[in-house]
Amino acid sequence: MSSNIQFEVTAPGKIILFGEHSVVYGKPAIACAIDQHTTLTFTESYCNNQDLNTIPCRIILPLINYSGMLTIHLDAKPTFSPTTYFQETLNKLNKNEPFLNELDTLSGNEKKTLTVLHFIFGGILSCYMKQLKNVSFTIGITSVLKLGAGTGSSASYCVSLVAACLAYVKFKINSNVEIQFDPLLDDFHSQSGDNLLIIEAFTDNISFSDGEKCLINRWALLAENFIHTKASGLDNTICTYGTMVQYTKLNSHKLLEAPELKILLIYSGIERSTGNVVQSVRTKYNDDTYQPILDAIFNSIGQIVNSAVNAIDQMAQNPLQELQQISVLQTLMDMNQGLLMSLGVSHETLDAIVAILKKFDLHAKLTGAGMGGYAICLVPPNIHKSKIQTCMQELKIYGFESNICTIGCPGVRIQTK
Ligand SMILES: Nc1ncnc2c1ncn2[C@@H]1O[C@H](COP(=O)(O)OP(=O)(O)O)[C@@H](O)[C@H]1O
Ligand SMILES: C[C@@](O)(CCOP(=O)(O)O)CC(=O)O
Repeated sequence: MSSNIQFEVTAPGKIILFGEHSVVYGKPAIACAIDQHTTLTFTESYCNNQDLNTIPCRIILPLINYSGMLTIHLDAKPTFSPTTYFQETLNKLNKNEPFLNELDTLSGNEKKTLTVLHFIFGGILSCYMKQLKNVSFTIGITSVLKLGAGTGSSASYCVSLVAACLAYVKFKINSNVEIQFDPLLDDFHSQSGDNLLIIEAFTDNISFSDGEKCLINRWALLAENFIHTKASGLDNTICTYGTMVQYTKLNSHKLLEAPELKILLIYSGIERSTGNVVQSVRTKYNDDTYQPILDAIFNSIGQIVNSAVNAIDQMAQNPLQELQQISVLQTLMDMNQGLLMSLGVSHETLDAIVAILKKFDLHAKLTGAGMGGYAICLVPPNIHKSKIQTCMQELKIYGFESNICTIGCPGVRIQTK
């Protein structure tokens, strides 16, 4: 067995600076990529599999204690549609119908996580390669991101898988051949551009074009919908594009020109499921008694996001105003946390973290779905090192781990070994 294509993909995690939950209801949010990543290692091997429609894969996912074989099944229908494929896979998963031998024997989270992987590799390869003979893959995925804590581990996982699969296609196709597909055949692709999207072979420049990033983002959103009941698309967008993004559901995204900022990430120690928290807000929203109140809260959070975008723009245009604008962002953080508390998505430990930071004149809020997970705190550039260290020690005394990260980092990237 000789090894052939081999590469590594990294996708950042993210924090939501402002606007979680209200983004699900159509309001804007601001998210930033952080310097903590998911790393996927892809290795192609030749094997004796003559079947054009299946690819044996070794999958290693240490974070969920999974290591095993998974056969990727290609679906070479000429009119293959990702949205139909998604719906069919979702129905089988939800109804617990027999699906694939290796997946059927798995339970709960493992099954979902591996179904996502199969969905992405099966779907993308069915679209762009159709058939593959005598190859097998080894896919290993590790991450420094904690799972289920609000730093976008699932989006980072989905984006790295889609990017790896697309990268494989780009390595595999002959250098002078461009693969074109007809959007008229496929509602999914017709959304990704008004014309044909061309996937070009990798040559010297091992990176993704804007059209390919758009494609990565769309596939990752479909995949995210297996993990979260109804993802807004914010997480996969920031993990794909990186930097700082102002995002509105169904209304694309705008990259913000952000100064380099540091935040303190504080882990509450409480695990939660994004899907469940989003559902708890939805249940309240569906109750006529609360709906107008929730609408007002979402509108206010939308205003907070607009003011924050303004402060960030001012900072980018006039660095001398940085401290003044950071102070505005800190006030907006307090306001956003108050509104998230009133939605019922904070947690007593998150409230305790916010109170500890307040003793050091620092301002914090939960990030992501809430009810546990992480809190974030802006670290002003002029803060004395010893003050932030004392604050981190105090958090530790109360049992909260914290670390400083840089926000506004690049999005998904690929590296050859
Ligand atoms: N490195 C990884 N290895 C395996 N599964 C992962 C990995 N990262 C994320 N996942 C998947 O994403 C799920 C976590 O998603 P979620 O609860 O939404 O957390 P987050 O808020 O970090 O996105 C995990 O249960 C698993 O299914
Ligand atoms: C609550 C929400 O706004 C953010 C969830 O973020 P996370 O999955 O906790 O990282 C949901 C969403 O945007 O899909």
